[in-house]
Amino acid sequence: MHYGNLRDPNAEYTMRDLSSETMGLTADRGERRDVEITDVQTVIVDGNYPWTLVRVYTDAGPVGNGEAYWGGALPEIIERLTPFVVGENPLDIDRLYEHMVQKMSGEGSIAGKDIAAISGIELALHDVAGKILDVPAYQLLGGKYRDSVRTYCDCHTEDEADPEACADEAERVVEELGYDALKFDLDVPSGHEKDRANRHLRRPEIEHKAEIVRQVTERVGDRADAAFDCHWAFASGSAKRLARELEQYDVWWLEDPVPPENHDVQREVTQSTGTPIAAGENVYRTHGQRRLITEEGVDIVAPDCPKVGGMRETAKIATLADMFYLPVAMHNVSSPIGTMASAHVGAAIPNALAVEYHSYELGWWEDLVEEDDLIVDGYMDVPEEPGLGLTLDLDAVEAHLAEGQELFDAA
Ligand SMILES: O=C(O)[C@@H](O)[C@H](O)[C@H](O)CO
Ligand SMILES: [Mg+2]
Repeated sequence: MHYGNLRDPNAEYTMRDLSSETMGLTADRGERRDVEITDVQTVIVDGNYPWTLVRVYTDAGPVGNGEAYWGGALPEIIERLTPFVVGENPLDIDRLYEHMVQKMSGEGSIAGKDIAAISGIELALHDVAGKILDVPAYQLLGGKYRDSVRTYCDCHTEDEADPEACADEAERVVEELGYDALKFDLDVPSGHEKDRANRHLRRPEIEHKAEIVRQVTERVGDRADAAFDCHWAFASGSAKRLARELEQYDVWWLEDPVPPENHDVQREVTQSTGTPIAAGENVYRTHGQRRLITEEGVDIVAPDCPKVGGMRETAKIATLADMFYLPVAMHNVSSPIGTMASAHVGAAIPNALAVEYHSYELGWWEDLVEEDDLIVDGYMDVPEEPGLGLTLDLDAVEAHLAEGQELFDAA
């Protein structure tokens, strides 16, 4: 295929010529474009979730590390995806993403787990492309809005239904661990068993949940923002009553009071209250998030980067959200790999509110990579090293492999 040269319409150049020395780009760029993916491998690490680490190998040397949300069927799905990317150029991230989606659709299966598996490869492509081009991953997303991304700490207590225990833990996380943002579960036992799907809440149950919110928000005061997660538990009427009851407190957001799949109900709940409503961790791709955003079904958009489509897809969701003046708080339960991928996205989008951190009780989250101090006083500095800027500690990965898992091949 030939393209005209804008400066000299009579000259003709091949596409290779346009992207190499003739355009004044780096001299070896032509060579870089010849990289091929040689293999994709997966291991599950037994973290506080079954973290699914994905490696993309290339014939150029660099290996890309990614992560998919999580466990179970994913290694098998990633094995099915592997032939679709082997032999392809890892720099063509968007095209390979669409290619994988198309191929899986063609096979009649493009369910959530498939998108999560594709996300794992997509993250690894960002890492390896950054390493090949010698730029940090955020640069591939358009560059930085910020150097440091705020995280929020997902908190737990022995007795999750005890308001005072929650307030004590909130204070500890703020004072001792340095976070200025946190989240507690609100689908806790409030008179009956733990709340579950479509539950109607009686008045005392609503009051009990409001008491957890009151004690946590009052205890941390203006030292921290506090969000509360309902895990899709409540009937819409009860969700509205609860959200209205919480308007008197400074709630950062109320998460998933109802399942977001029915956009009309989701929107109605959100529009019925001044308490900010967040959703999105189970909503796949920009296509899935579209109506939530464009019909203002949420106040805060909460995609999970290693789950709903990867880094570019999360950035696209953020762009759509930005058109409706909505912030993005990224859901995250990942190892340092998936969490850092979210941080790169957070650095590169205008409307990043925070990234979740879900492993504060684990004790060895950070051991999985050679780098230290990934989260300091609740903030993640985004590395200037190529790709995601993290090096997997393969000994640590091996030490924490889930049952039946084998370590990746050496690079
Ligand atoms: O927002 C959250 O962190 C939660 O919804 C977790 O993703 C859920 O408990 C996973 O099992
Ligand atoms: Mg949640």
